[in-house]
Amino acid sequence: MALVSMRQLLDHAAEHGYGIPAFNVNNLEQVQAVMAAADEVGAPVILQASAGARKYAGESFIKHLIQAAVEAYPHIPLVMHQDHGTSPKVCSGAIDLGFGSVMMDGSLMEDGKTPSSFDYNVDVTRKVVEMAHKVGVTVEGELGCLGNLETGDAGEEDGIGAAGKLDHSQMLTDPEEAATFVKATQLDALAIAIGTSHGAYKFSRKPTGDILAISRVKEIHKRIPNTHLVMHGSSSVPAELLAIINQYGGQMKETYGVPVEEIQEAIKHGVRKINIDTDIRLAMTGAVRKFLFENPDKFDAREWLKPAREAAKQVCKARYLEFGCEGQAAKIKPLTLVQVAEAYARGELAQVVQ
Ligand SMILES: O=C(CO)COP(=O)(O)O
Ligand SMILES: O=C[C@H](O)COP(=O)(O)O
Ligand SMILES: [Zn+2]
Ligand SMILES: [Zn+2]
Repeated sequence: MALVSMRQLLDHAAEHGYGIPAFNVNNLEQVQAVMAAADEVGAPVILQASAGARKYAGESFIKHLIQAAVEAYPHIPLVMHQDHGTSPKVCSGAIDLGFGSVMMDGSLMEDGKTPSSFDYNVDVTRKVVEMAHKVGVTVEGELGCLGNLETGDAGEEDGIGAAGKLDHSQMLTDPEEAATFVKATQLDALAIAIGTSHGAYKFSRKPTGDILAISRVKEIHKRIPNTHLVMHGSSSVPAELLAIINQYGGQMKETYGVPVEEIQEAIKHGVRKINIDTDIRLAMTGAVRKFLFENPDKFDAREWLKPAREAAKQVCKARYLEFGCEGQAAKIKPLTLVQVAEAYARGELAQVVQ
Protein backbone atom coordinates (compact mmCIF):
# COMPACT_ATOMS: atom_id res chain seq x y z
CA MET A 1 0.00 0.00 0.00
CA ALA A 2 1.41 3.35 -0.98
CA LEU A 3 1.18 6.55 0.97
CA VAL A 4 -2.45 7.62 1.12
CA SER A 5 -4.32 10.90 1.32
CA MET A 6 -4.91 12.26 4.81
CA ARG A 7 -8.30 13.47 3.66
CA GLN A 8 -9.23 9.89 2.87
CA LEU A 9 -8.15 8.67 6.31
CA LEU A 10 -9.95 11.48 8.12
CA ASP A 11 -13.11 10.98 6.02
CA HIS A 12 -13.03 7.32 7.01
CA ALA A 13 -12.55 8.24 10.67
CA ALA A 14 -15.51 10.64 10.47
CA GLU A 15 -17.71 8.08 8.81
CA HIS A 16 -16.93 5.51 11.49
CA GLY A 17 -16.73 7.85 14.49
CA TYR A 18 -13.10 7.50 15.56
CA GLY A 19 -10.02 9.74 15.81
CA ILE A 20 -6.47 9.17 14.57
CA PRO A 21 -3.44 10.12 16.65
CA ALA A 22 -0.82 11.93 14.57
CA PHE A 23 2.56 11.15 16.04
CA ASN A 24 5.59 13.38 15.53
CA VAL A 25 8.64 11.46 14.37
CA ASN A 26 12.28 12.46 14.11
CA ASN A 27 14.27 9.25 13.91
CA LEU A 28 14.27 5.54 13.13
CA GLU A 29 13.16 4.30 16.54
CA GLN A 30 10.14 6.61 16.68
CA VAL A 31 8.97 5.56 13.21
CA GLN A 32 9.42 1.90 14.17
CA ALA A 33 7.53 2.40 17.43
CA VAL A 34 4.50 3.97 15.75
CA MET A 35 4.41 1.34 13.00
CA ALA A 36 4.76 -1.62 15.37
CA ALA A 37 1.96 -0.26 17.56
CA ALA A 38 -0.32 0.32 14.57
CA ASP A 39 0.42 -3.14 13.25
CA GLU A 40 -0.49 -4.79 16.55
CA VAL A 41 -3.92 -3.18 16.63
CA GLY A 42 -4.65 -2.72 12.90
CA ALA A 43 -4.66 1.09 12.98
CA PRO A 44 -4.20 3.53 10.10
CA VAL A 45 -1.15 5.77 10.58
CA ILE A 46 -0.39 9.48 10.43
CA LEU A 47 3.33 10.19 10.82
CA GLN A 48 4.17 13.87 11.00
CA ALA A 49 7.44 15.73 10.74
CA SER A 50 7.90 19.24 12.07
CA ALA A 51 10.36 21.73 10.61
CA GLY A 52 12.52 20.79 13.59
CA ALA A 53 12.36 17.12 12.63
CA ARG A 54 13.32 17.88 9.06
CA LYS A 55 16.27 19.89 10.34
CA TYR A 56 17.29 17.30 12.91
CA ALA A 57 17.20 14.25 10.65
CA GLY A 58 17.67 15.96 7.29
CA GLU A 59 14.99 15.93 4.60
CA SER A 60 16.26 12.82 2.82
CA PHE A 61 16.33 10.81 6.01
CA ILE A 62 12.79 11.84 6.98
CA LYS A 63 11.52 11.02 3.50
CA HIS A 64 13.21 7.64 3.35
CA LEU A 65 12.37 6.66 6.93
CA ILE A 66 8.72 7.11 6.10
CA GLN A 67 9.09 5.29 2.82
CA ALA A 68 10.78 2.48 4.72
CA ALA A 69 7.70 2.31 6.93
CA VAL A 70 5.48 1.94 3.85
CA GLU A 71 7.72 -0.82 2.53
CA ALA A 72 7.92 -2.67 5.84
CA TYR A 73 4.17 -2.46 6.51
CA PRO A 74 2.53 -2.63 3.07
CA HIS A 75 -0.89 -3.43 4.57
CA ILE A 76 -1.10 -0.26 6.69
CA PRO A 77 -2.50 2.93 5.11
CA LEU A 78 0.02 5.61 5.96
CA VAL A 79 0.09 9.38 5.67
CA MET A 80 3.19 11.52 5.69
CA HIS A 81 2.19 14.92 7.04
CA GLN A 82 4.16 18.12 7.44
CA ASP A 83 3.43 19.68 10.83
CA HIS A 84 3.29 23.48 11.31
CA GLY A 85 4.39 24.84 7.95
CA THR A 86 5.07 28.55 8.44
CA SER A 87 4.67 29.66 4.81
CA PRO A 88 3.33 28.48 1.44
CA LYS A 89 6.97 27.99 0.42
CA VAL A 90 7.59 25.51 3.26
CA CYS A 91 4.42 23.65 2.22
CA SER A 92 5.38 23.47 -1.45
CA GLY A 93 8.81 22.18 -0.42
CA ALA A 94 7.15 19.40 1.57
CA ILE A 95 4.85 18.50 -1.34
CA ASP A 96 7.91 18.26 -3.62
CA LEU A 97 9.51 15.98 -1.06
CA GLY A 98 6.52 13.60 -1.28
CA PHE A 99 4.41 14.59 1.72
CA GLY A 100 0.74 13.70 1.12
CA SER A 101 -0.52 16.25 3.60
CA VAL A 102 0.66 19.64 4.81
CA MET A 103 -0.23 22.03 7.59
CA MET A 104 -0.20 25.70 6.69
CA ASP A 105 -0.15 27.30 10.13
CA GLY A 106 -1.22 30.82 9.22
CA SER A 107 -2.35 31.65 12.75
CA LEU A 108 1.18 32.97 13.16
CA MET A 109 3.35 35.00 10.82
CA GLU A 110 6.26 33.40 9.00
CA ASP A 111 8.47 33.79 12.10
CA GLY A 112 6.26 31.24 13.87
CA LYS A 113 5.89 33.68 16.79
CA THR A 114 3.80 36.73 15.91
CA PRO A 115 0.01 36.23 15.86
CA SER A 116 -1.26 37.05 12.36
CA SER A 117 -4.43 38.73 11.12
CA PHE A 118 -7.43 36.74 9.95
CA ASP A 119 -7.00 38.04 6.40
CA TYR A 120 -3.35 37.00 6.28
CA ASN A 121 -4.32 33.55 7.51
CA VAL A 122 -7.05 33.17 4.86
CA ASP A 123 -4.68 34.36 2.16
CA VAL A 124 -1.78 31.99 2.85
CA THR A 125 -4.04 29.03 3.59
CA ARG A 126 -6.04 29.52 0.38
CA LYS A 127 -2.79 29.68 -1.62
CA VAL A 128 -1.68 26.35 -0.16
CA VAL A 129 -5.09 24.74 -0.76
CA GLU A 130 -5.00 25.78 -4.43
CA MET A 131 -1.56 24.31 -4.96
CA ALA A 132 -2.06 21.17 -2.83
CA HIS A 133 -5.48 20.02 -4.00
CA LYS A 134 -4.29 20.03 -7.62
CA VAL A 135 -2.03 17.13 -6.71
CA GLY A 136 -4.37 15.44 -4.23
CA VAL A 137 -2.51 16.65 -1.15
CA THR A 138 -4.51 17.38 2.02
CA VAL A 139 -4.31 20.74 3.80
CA GLU A 140 -4.63 21.42 7.51
CA GLY A 141 -4.90 25.03 8.67
CA GLU A 142 -5.10 26.63 12.10
CA LEU A 143 -7.32 29.31 13.52
CA GLY A 144 -6.61 30.72 16.99
CA CYS A 145 -3.33 30.53 18.89
CA LEU A 146 -2.40 27.68 21.17
CA GLY A 147 -1.79 28.81 24.71
CA ASN A 148 -2.51 28.40 28.37
CA LEU A 149 -5.94 29.70 29.41
CA GLU A 150 -4.85 29.67 33.07
CA THR A 151 -2.05 32.17 32.58
CA GLY A 152 -2.55 33.68 29.12
CA ASP A 153 0.94 32.49 28.23
CA ALA A 154 1.34 31.74 24.56
CA GLY A 155 2.64 28.32 23.64
CA GLU A 156 6.24 28.92 22.75
CA GLU A 157 7.75 25.88 24.40
CA ASP A 158 8.40 23.84 21.27
CA GLY A 159 9.68 26.57 19.05
CA ILE A 160 6.29 26.77 17.36
CA GLY A 161 3.78 29.09 18.93
CA ALA A 162 3.18 32.70 19.73
CA ALA A 163 5.51 34.43 22.14
CA GLY A 164 4.39 36.45 25.16
CA LYS A 165 0.88 37.01 26.50
CA LEU A 166 -2.31 36.50 24.52
CA ASP A 167 -5.80 37.66 25.35
CA HIS A 168 -8.55 35.10 25.85
CA SER A 169 -10.13 35.73 22.45
CA GLN A 170 -6.89 34.90 20.61
CA MET A 171 -6.69 31.62 22.51
CA LEU A 172 -10.14 30.27 21.69
CA THR A 173 -11.21 29.65 18.12
CA ASP A 174 -14.41 31.54 17.35
CA PRO A 175 -17.05 29.32 15.66
CA GLU A 176 -18.26 32.16 13.46
CA GLU A 177 -14.74 32.92 12.25
CA ALA A 178 -14.13 29.20 11.72
CA ALA A 179 -17.12 29.05 9.37
CA THR A 180 -15.90 32.08 7.39
CA PHE A 181 -12.38 30.67 7.29
CA VAL A 182 -13.46 27.28 5.98
CA LYS A 183 -15.74 28.80 3.37
CA ALA A 184 -12.96 31.06 2.09
CA THR A 185 -10.13 28.55 2.11
CA GLN A 186 -11.81 25.17 1.44
CA LEU A 187 -9.15 23.43 3.51
CA ASP A 188 -9.63 19.83 4.69
CA ALA A 189 -8.79 19.96 8.38
CA LEU A 190 -8.77 22.76 10.90
CA ALA A 191 -6.62 22.94 14.02
CA ILE A 192 -8.52 24.79 16.72
CA ALA A 193 -7.41 26.56 19.87
CA ILE A 194 -9.31 25.38 22.96
CA GLY A 195 -6.72 25.80 25.71
CA THR A 196 -4.16 23.16 24.78
CA SER A 197 -0.52 24.03 24.24
CA HIS A 198 2.58 22.20 23.05
CA GLY A 199 5.03 20.53 25.40
CA ALA A 200 4.83 19.02 28.87
CA TYR A 201 3.69 22.04 30.88
CA LYS A 202 0.10 22.52 29.77
CA PHE A 203 -1.91 22.82 32.99
CA SER A 204 -0.99 23.26 36.66
CA ARG A 205 -3.96 21.11 37.70
CA LYS A 206 -6.15 18.48 36.10
CA PRO A 207 -7.99 20.60 33.53
CA THR A 208 -11.65 21.45 33.88
CA GLY A 209 -13.89 23.31 31.41
CA ASP A 210 -12.54 26.75 32.35
CA ILE A 211 -9.03 25.93 31.13
CA LEU A 212 -9.76 23.25 28.50
CA ALA A 213 -12.77 24.30 26.44
CA ILE A 214 -14.02 21.03 24.98
CA SER A 215 -17.45 22.69 24.68
CA ARG A 216 -15.94 24.90 21.95
CA VAL A 217 -15.34 21.80 19.85
CA LYS A 218 -19.08 21.15 19.77
CA GLU A 219 -19.92 24.73 18.79
CA ILE A 220 -17.33 24.77 16.02
CA HIS A 221 -18.34 21.33 14.71
CA LYS A 222 -21.96 22.47 14.37
CA ARG A 223 -20.92 25.23 11.97
CA ILE A 224 -18.47 23.19 9.88
CA PRO A 225 -19.74 19.61 10.14
CA ASN A 226 -17.57 18.01 7.47
CA THR A 227 -14.30 19.85 8.17
CA HIS A 228 -12.11 17.56 10.24
CA LEU A 229 -11.06 19.18 13.50
CA VAL A 230 -7.51 18.80 14.76
CA MET A 231 -6.32 19.04 18.34
CA HIS A 232 -2.70 20.09 18.74
CA GLY A 233 -0.91 19.91 22.06
CA SER A 234 -2.82 16.77 22.94
CA SER A 235 -0.33 14.74 24.90
CA SER A 236 -1.80 13.45 28.14
CA VAL A 237 1.49 13.79 30.09
CA PRO A 238 0.85 10.64 32.16
CA ALA A 239 1.91 10.97 35.81
CA GLU A 240 3.53 7.53 35.68
CA LEU A 241 5.90 8.64 32.91
CA LEU A 242 6.90 11.76 34.88
CA ALA A 243 7.47 9.52 37.93
CA ILE A 244 9.85 7.23 36.03
CA ILE A 245 11.86 10.20 34.74
CA ASN A 246 12.12 11.70 38.23
CA GLN A 247 12.86 8.37 39.90
CA TYR A 248 15.94 7.97 37.72
CA GLY A 249 17.52 11.38 38.07
CA GLY A 250 15.18 13.63 36.09
CA GLN A 251 13.82 16.88 37.43
CA MET A 252 10.43 17.45 35.90
CA LYS A 253 7.99 19.68 37.74
CA GLU A 254 4.40 18.70 38.53
CA THR A 255 2.26 19.16 35.43
CA TYR A 256 -0.91 17.93 33.73
CA GLY A 257 -1.76 17.17 30.12
CA VAL A 258 -4.98 16.64 28.18
CA PRO A 259 -6.92 13.77 29.78
CA VAL A 260 -7.67 10.94 27.35
CA GLU A 261 -11.37 11.06 28.31
CA GLU A 262 -11.56 14.71 27.18
CA ILE A 263 -10.09 13.72 23.81
CA GLN A 264 -12.60 10.88 23.57
CA GLU A 265 -15.39 13.41 24.18
CA ALA A 266 -13.94 15.68 21.48
CA ILE A 267 -13.84 12.76 19.04
CA LYS A 268 -17.63 12.50 19.42
CA HIS A 269 -17.84 16.07 18.12
CA GLY A 270 -15.69 16.13 15.01
CA VAL A 271 -12.08 15.88 16.21
CA ARG A 272 -10.39 13.42 13.85
CA LYS A 273 -6.65 14.14 14.17
CA ILE A 274 -4.97 14.33 17.55
CA ASN A 275 -1.35 15.53 17.63
CA ILE A 276 0.99 13.80 20.04
CA ASP A 277 4.70 14.37 20.44
CA THR A 278 5.45 15.03 24.12
CA ASP A 279 4.11 11.68 25.41
CA ILE A 280 6.57 9.84 23.15
CA ARG A 281 9.39 12.08 24.36
CA LEU A 282 8.50 11.39 28.00
CA ALA A 283 8.21 7.64 27.46
CA MET A 284 11.56 7.39 25.68
CA THR A 285 13.38 9.62 28.17
CA GLY A 286 12.08 7.65 31.15
CA ALA A 287 13.06 4.33 29.58
CA VAL A 288 16.58 5.52 28.70
CA ARG A 289 17.14 7.00 32.16
CA LYS A 290 15.96 3.80 33.83
CA PHE A 291 18.02 1.51 31.62
CA LEU A 292 21.25 3.48 32.02
CA PHE A 293 20.71 3.87 35.77
CA GLU A 294 20.21 0.13 36.18
CA ASN A 295 23.00 -0.79 33.75
CA PRO A 296 25.80 1.70 34.32
CA ASP A 297 28.30 -0.54 32.55
CA LYS A 298 26.40 -0.68 29.21
CA PHE A 299 27.41 1.47 26.25
CA ASP A 300 25.83 -0.10 23.17
CA ALA A 301 23.27 2.44 21.94
CA ARG A 302 21.02 -0.35 20.70
CA GLU A 303 20.65 -1.61 24.23
CA TRP A 304 19.16 1.62 25.54
CA LEU A 305 17.29 2.50 22.37
CA LYS A 306 15.39 -0.79 22.54
CA PRO A 307 13.55 -0.03 25.81
CA ALA A 308 13.02 3.54 24.59
CA ARG A 309 11.41 2.26 21.40
CA GLU A 310 9.29 -0.20 23.35
CA ALA A 311 8.08 2.52 25.75
CA ALA A 312 7.13 4.75 22.81
CA LYS A 313 5.28 1.85 21.22
CA GLN A 314 3.21 1.30 24.37
CA VAL A 315 2.09 4.95 24.36
CA CYS A 316 1.14 4.76 20.68
CA LYS A 317 -0.74 1.51 21.09
CA ALA A 318 -2.71 2.89 24.04
CA ARG A 319 -3.78 5.97 22.04
CA TYR A 320 -4.77 3.90 18.99
CA LEU A 321 -7.03 1.80 21.20
CA GLU A 322 -8.39 4.76 23.19
CA PHE A 323 -9.26 6.75 20.07
CA GLY A 324 -11.06 3.83 18.38
CA CYS A 325 -8.56 2.95 15.63
CA GLU A 326 -8.46 -0.78 16.26
CA GLY A 327 -9.08 -2.81 13.11
CA GLN A 328 -9.78 0.25 10.94
CA ALA A 329 -6.71 -0.06 8.68
CA ALA A 330 -8.03 -3.11 6.85
CA LYS A 331 -11.32 -1.38 6.04
CA ILE A 332 -9.68 1.43 4.08
CA LYS A 333 -9.38 0.96 0.33
CA PRO A 334 -6.66 3.45 -0.57
CA LEU A 335 -7.12 5.91 -3.41
CA THR A 336 -4.15 7.33 -5.27
CA LEU A 337 -3.40 11.03 -4.86
CA VAL A 338 -4.33 11.41 -8.54
CA GLN A 339 -7.81 10.00 -7.80
CA VAL A 340 -8.15 12.34 -4.84
CA ALA A 341 -7.05 15.30 -6.98
CA GLU A 342 -9.78 14.40 -9.47
CA ALA A 343 -12.36 14.29 -6.68
CA TYR A 344 -11.29 17.79 -5.55
CA ALA A 345 -11.53 19.03 -9.15
CA ARG A 346 -15.05 17.63 -9.49
CA GLY A 347 -16.02 19.52 -6.32
CA GLU A 348 -16.86 16.31 -4.45
CA LEU A 349 -14.73 17.19 -1.44
CA ALA A 350 -16.01 20.74 -0.95
CA GLN A 351 -16.70 21.90 2.59
CA VAL A 352 -20.17 22.38 4.03
CA VAL A 353 -20.71 25.50 6.13
CA GLN A 354 -23.89 25.78 8.21
O1 LIG B 1 0.69 19.43 18.71
C1 LIG B 1 1.72 18.78 18.64
C2 LIG B 1 2.50 18.73 17.39
O2 LIG B 1 1.98 19.57 16.40
C3 LIG B 1 2.27 17.99 19.78
O3 LIG B 1 1.61 18.26 21.00
P1 LIG B 1 2.21 17.71 22.40
O4 LIG B 1 3.35 18.59 22.76
O5 LIG B 1 1.08 17.83 23.37
O6 LIG B 1 2.59 16.30 22.21
O1 LIG C 1 4.69 21.38 17.02
C1 LIG C 1 5.27 20.88 17.96
C2 LIG C 1 5.77 19.51 17.94
O2 LIG C 1 5.80 19.00 19.24
C3 LIG C 1 7.10 19.45 17.25
O3 LIG C 1 8.11 19.91 18.05
P1 LIG C 1 9.55 20.33 17.41
O4 LIG C 1 9.30 21.61 16.65
O5 LIG C 1 10.42 20.48 18.62
O6 LIG C 1 9.95 19.21 16.51
ZN1 LIG D 1 -0.24 27.63 15.43
ZN1 LIG E 1 1.18 21.45 16.97
